[in-house]
Amino acid sequence: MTIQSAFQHEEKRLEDVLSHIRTQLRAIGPRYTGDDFTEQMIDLQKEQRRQRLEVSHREPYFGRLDFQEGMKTEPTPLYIGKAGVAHEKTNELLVIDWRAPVASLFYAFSGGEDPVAYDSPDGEIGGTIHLKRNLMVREGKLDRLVDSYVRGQEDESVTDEFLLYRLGESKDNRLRDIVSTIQQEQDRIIRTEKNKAVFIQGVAGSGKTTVALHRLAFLLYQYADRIRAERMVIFAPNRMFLDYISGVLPELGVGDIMQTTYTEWAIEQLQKTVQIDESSDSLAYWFEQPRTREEMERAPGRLKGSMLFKQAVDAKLASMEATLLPQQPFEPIEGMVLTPDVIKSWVLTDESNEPLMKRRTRLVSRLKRWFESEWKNRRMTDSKVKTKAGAKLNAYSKKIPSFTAAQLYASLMDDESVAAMLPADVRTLTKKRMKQGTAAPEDLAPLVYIQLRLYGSDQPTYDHVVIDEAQDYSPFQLESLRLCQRQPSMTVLGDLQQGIHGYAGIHSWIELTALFDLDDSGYFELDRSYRSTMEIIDFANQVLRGMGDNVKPAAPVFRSGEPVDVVACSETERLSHISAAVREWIEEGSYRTIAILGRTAKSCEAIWEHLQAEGLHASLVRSKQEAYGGGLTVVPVYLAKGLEFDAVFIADADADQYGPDDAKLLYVGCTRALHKLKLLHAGPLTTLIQS
Ligand SMILES: Nc1ncnc2c1ncn2[C@@H]1O[C@H](COP(=O)(O)OP(=O)(O)OP(=O)(O)O)[C@@H](O)[C@H]1O
Repeated sequence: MTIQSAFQHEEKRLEDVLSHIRTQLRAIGPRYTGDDFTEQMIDLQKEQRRQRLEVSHREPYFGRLDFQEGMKTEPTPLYIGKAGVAHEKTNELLVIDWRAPVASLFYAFSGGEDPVAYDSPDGEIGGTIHLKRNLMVREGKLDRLVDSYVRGQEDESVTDEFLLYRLGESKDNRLRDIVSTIQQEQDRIIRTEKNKAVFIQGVAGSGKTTVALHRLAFLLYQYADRIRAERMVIFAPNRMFLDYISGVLPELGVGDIMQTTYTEWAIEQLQKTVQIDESSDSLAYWFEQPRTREEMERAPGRLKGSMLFKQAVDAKLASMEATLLPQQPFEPIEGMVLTPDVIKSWVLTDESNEPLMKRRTRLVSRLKRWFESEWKNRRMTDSKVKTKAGAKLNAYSKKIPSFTAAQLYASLMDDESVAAMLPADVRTLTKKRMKQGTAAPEDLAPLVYIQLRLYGSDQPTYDHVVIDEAQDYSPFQLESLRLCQRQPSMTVLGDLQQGIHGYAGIHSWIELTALFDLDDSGYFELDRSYRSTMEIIDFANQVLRGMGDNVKPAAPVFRSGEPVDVVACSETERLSHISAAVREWIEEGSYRTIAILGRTAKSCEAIWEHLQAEGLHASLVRSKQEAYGGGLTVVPVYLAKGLEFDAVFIADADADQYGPDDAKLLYVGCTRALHKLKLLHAGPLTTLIQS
């Protein structure tokens, strides 16, 4: 079949499927507007179905796989789309959902005539592939058709033409779905079983964030009867990043997943009894002036986030638990005695993993009940005696310790084990903050952990937790999240090579993976970078080498672009040079998103002011930014992590801005670019780049 006739054939088939979708849309009928609750629920479901069908009507499918199953004599064409569509009368599947087991063949197939197989609910199903076809449908029209494999043709390997076409497109201000081009190594992660803590180390641009979001959509499909979107949660580094990724899940037909930052979540868990101490702004401290590696190692965040520190917290909780058991008998009225042994037997028969303060409350109630029943059994009636006994009961109950999380944490600062770990000034400051109802970011994990152990949570446990940029998490943070799950079901992703928050985050994955049994966890690496051109990746890999020998360079997809420019100018020319280059890029019209990355917030402000004065409209990103608008953006390099832009201009690649310890920061900056990267320096060029 020629390409033309294949195109015509697919156009006809497309029209046929679209007409089925239209029929089904018409059958849904008008919306219900009455008050009947049952009818409203039915209407809600119909509305969701309508929305799914409308999405399908714009782009019903993106791929076709001709699969010849087992003993069958002919291959069956399977059309794969974002949502399944069945024939309204026969129920025959016109489009298969990308998450269905058979669709895994589409992603896993890498060419060749060898038999293939997929896991179905009824066991493994084998067969052979005859055709793999990518189809690009836009607004119901077939735009493009690429056969990446045709059985019997001499070139048996699946080509990346379609992927390259998608990667070459320019980007707007939102991350988007990749269902049509998910790669084999990504698909494996997406389809990993639910009850695992899956760790993903991936180079910049390898699709970690995207893969994690697709994994959520997969889990909701695969375990529809066991997990709910409302009980899933995504942790991201800041609100702007959440805004940037917010489009992917709705595109995949998934809604209602909670998206938050660790800080926001922790403050909620602590029922807003604690606020962040604004003077502890760690971004300003760590990024606005040079800091050494040694300073990072000794940072309170590393110490308070460690498992050693957690041991100290656990020891404190254990000693507090021991004092829950009164040592003295309770004797509200002479001769009416409750011995410590009886009280102990009550406490020990309680569920031992129940939060400590809940056990305390239960114990106090039981003391009250015991007294009331003794009072009754002894047929006592004197109200004066009763009032006196009541006062004794109160006094006795008060001796059973009761703490808030902040009080217990403050008292922990006086423990010997903690004194050996933390410098005196850090301990004093921590105590002061606890008194004021404030905390530094590194105090949140221990505080939440203590809170959950003391009081538990009134929220349901999480079915699945996603942690993006997990290299910036401490083991203690992960532990605090683990307390919110019945069994581990997590996707934890990050890149150590982008670990610019090393003053708080991990330095090796083992710090996090060691928290889980081997059977409960999985570890994957993604080495291919899909974001940037080969030239940009080669350049960034050179910066990477500045981190030492133990680095993993990213492997590029074969997508060639323009060379990376490294340009020198005088200090007085710097700003005018930036505005001239950016104006040129804008006039060229090839880039939808352009970022100017400065080393500090202060330098970004100066650049932004200059652009405004030059009549170039740009947005300036600050540390508490809620949204990312696309277009031309000026952003401190440390806030650009996780984002991407068609073109990136690094405004200050000077040696005094990026010292030998700043390789991770510069690497983050360079790897934000998809198609174009330019670096400017006024003084000597940073030694992280070999000129
Ligand atoms: N299989 C794929 N097909 C098409 N595009 C892809 C694929 N995988 C990743 N991409 C694209 O690569 C870019 C990087 O993806 P993403 O931001 O998820 O990577 P990341 O590993 O989280 O990056 P970083 O760590 O640098 O923030 C995005 O534009 C994404 O759409």
